[in-house]
Amino acid sequence: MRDDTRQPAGQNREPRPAVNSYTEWDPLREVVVGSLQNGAFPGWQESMARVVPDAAQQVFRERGGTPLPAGLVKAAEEELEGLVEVLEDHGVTAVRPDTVQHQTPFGTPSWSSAGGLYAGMPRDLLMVVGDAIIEAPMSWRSRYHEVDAFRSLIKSYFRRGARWLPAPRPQLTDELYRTGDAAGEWAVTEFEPVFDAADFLRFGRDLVVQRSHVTNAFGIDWVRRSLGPEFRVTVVDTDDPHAMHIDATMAPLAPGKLLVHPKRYVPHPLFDGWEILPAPAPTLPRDWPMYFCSPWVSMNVLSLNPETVLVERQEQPLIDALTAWGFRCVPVDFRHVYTFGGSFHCVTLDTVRDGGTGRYLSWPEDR
Ligand SMILES: NC(=[NH2+])NCCC[C@H](N)C(=O)O
Repeated sequence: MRDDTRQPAGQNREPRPAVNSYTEWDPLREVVVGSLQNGAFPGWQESMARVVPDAAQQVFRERGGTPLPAGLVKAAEEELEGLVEVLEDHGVTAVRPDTVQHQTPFGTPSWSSAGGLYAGMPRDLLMVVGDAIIEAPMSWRSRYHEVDAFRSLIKSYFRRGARWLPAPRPQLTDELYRTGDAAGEWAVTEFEPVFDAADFLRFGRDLVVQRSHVTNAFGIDWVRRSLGPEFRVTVVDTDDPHAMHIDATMAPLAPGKLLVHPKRYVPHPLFDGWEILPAPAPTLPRDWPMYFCSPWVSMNVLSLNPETVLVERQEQPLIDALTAWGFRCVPVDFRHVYTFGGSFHCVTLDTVRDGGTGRYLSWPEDR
């Protein structure tokens, strides 16, 4: 007799949770991919001088709130579309933010900004820890409304069971910023909690974070206490005078495998027993337009699973090094996206990966 209760493969599995992501490398199922539509040169603040490349600072001062160059945006948008296709070819669902206007000036009773920025880098703004989406209190005034483009997605994830944790709305008054050349000091004070989500990396029950010109100790404390005792948040030293976002300094690609920037990475005992691979130098031509970051976003790769990474097609030395290290590299054109401040890890937010709160880092009590 035929067995009519038999179901096609997969249908008797547990329903997939709306949001579930604990690491940077577990098998990827769903991801948000940013968009540069209607992006603007950000309104300028003196505290940005610590991180914005010298060549771009004058442009920002003069053109805050005006559209990003259309030709460069078009080339980058095509690459983002290409990324979406590659993800879908690998069985990963890609979702996009709403198209909103970033070129409109705005302000609060205490300050105003010539405009916003873009919805290009969800990694900077949002952090998924397990079943929770955290909205970061970003310290650049121009990024104050950046979350708006992602709110439909967040509400939809919330309705489907995710937890939604917006950090306290920052005031971003002058007390938050240290201006001038106070060498060795951070651009943000401890006036109130601020952080960018991209200063954190996730390793199961551990999160690793760097202090930076956009992330203060108060912000890190807020994350630590909001996540509670199930997670451990450890501040690691990095050697980057322009520190803003840890994901061009350290990139965990699999349990025990850490890709690092050859100079910025500072060894930490949590990585005892891990293999550390210093990334080869980027291949980007010196005259490539770079408004927000260094060419080291070459190492800002995205893991599809612990064996497979997306790498920029022209970063052959990196592709060779990762292949020799045992990874399968999927080449994707992405240099025009670099221009706007990041690569695959920056422009994405993985909302669903397999796996849970594993223990991957080297704690004495776990050894
Ligand atoms: N999530 C990001 N936007 N990361 C980009 C980090 C780039 C890094 N600050 C650099 O200039 O090399």
